[in-house]
Amino acid sequence: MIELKNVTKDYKIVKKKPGLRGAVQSLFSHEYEIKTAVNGLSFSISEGELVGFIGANGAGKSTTIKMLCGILTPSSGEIRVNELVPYQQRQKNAKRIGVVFGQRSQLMWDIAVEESFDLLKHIYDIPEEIYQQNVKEFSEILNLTPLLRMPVRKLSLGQKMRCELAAAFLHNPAIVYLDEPTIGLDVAVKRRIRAFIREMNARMQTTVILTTHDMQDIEEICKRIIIIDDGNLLYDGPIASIRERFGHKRIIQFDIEEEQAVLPSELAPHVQFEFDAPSRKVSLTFQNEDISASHVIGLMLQQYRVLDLTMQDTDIESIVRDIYERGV
Ligand SMILES: Nc1ncnc2c1ncn2[C@@H]1O[C@H](COP(=O)(O)OP(=O)(O)OP(=O)(O)O)[C@@H](O)[C@H]1O
Repeated sequence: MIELKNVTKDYKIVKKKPGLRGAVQSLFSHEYEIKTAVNGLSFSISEGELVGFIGANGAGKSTTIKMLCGILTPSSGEIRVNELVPYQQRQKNAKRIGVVFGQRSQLMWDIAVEESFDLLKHIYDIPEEIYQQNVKEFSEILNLTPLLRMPVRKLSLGQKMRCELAAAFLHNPAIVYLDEPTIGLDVAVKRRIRAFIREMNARMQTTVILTTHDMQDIEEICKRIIIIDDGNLLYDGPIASIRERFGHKRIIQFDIEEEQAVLPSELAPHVQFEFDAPSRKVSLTFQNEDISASHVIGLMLQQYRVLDLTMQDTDIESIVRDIYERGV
């Protein structure tokens, strides 16, 4: 359904010289530098997959999505989406996809939401029956009924995003690209949006590519994640495996009776130590492969009167942060 083979995208940027004079010179300069935003990226996505497409700021996510939508042409490599080459068959491709891009809106600012929906019905040639059914069902799931008559400019961020999502799915697209669909929203709205995306996927087999910095979105919606860094593929696989492969960090917290605490010397090379005197909590952080949890606990029990202990595995968010910072 989506196939990228060795795709690279270079941006040609006018070389900037420092200072005001430099800025003016740059206006007439023909010196360029090349920024490789996507660097030999390959992956394929099948119908009905829910894929989290993530990476640090500037990793190349938007550039990749824009190439998949046909807005940008790759510098090299091959892209196929629904058997089409998106940048060559841009309009045909656009009819089969839905998009929610953070800053861009499909809805007209000054007219009522339902009028924008009606406009989309004509743009996408949505048969009346399907249109009516979708508006009704989406309104129920996303609680849109009170909003349909309101102009978009009067909607709150969460209300607007719910309408944007409905607009993106209105023509039953085969693929939907979502860029940060829950950013800045409260927990209840986030939950509703995530439920809607899952529901659409289950009902229509819609393929969803989700770009987000919110790991909760990823955990609740996606089964697979693709992580890119500096235009390169870092990880592509099931979300469940990322913890097995990279989640080696452990944190054990001990409640102790003593008012003072130091790290047992035997643990020093491998373990990061923190002590919060007022609560008498010792927190030890280490990598599984360096030392075993039972060894750490045994040594602490020898040295301190331990009242309680809790052990945490690292959450996906910390694992991903580590991957962004250190690579795989
Ligand atoms: N039109 C452009 N001209 C020149 N460089 C660009 C252009 N668009 C993006 N870039 C550069 O390409 C790289 C990738 O940018 P891109 O917007 O694809 O990243 P991103 O992963 O979507 O980041 P973010 O999470 O911040 O949205 C960045 O270094 C960015 O500065």
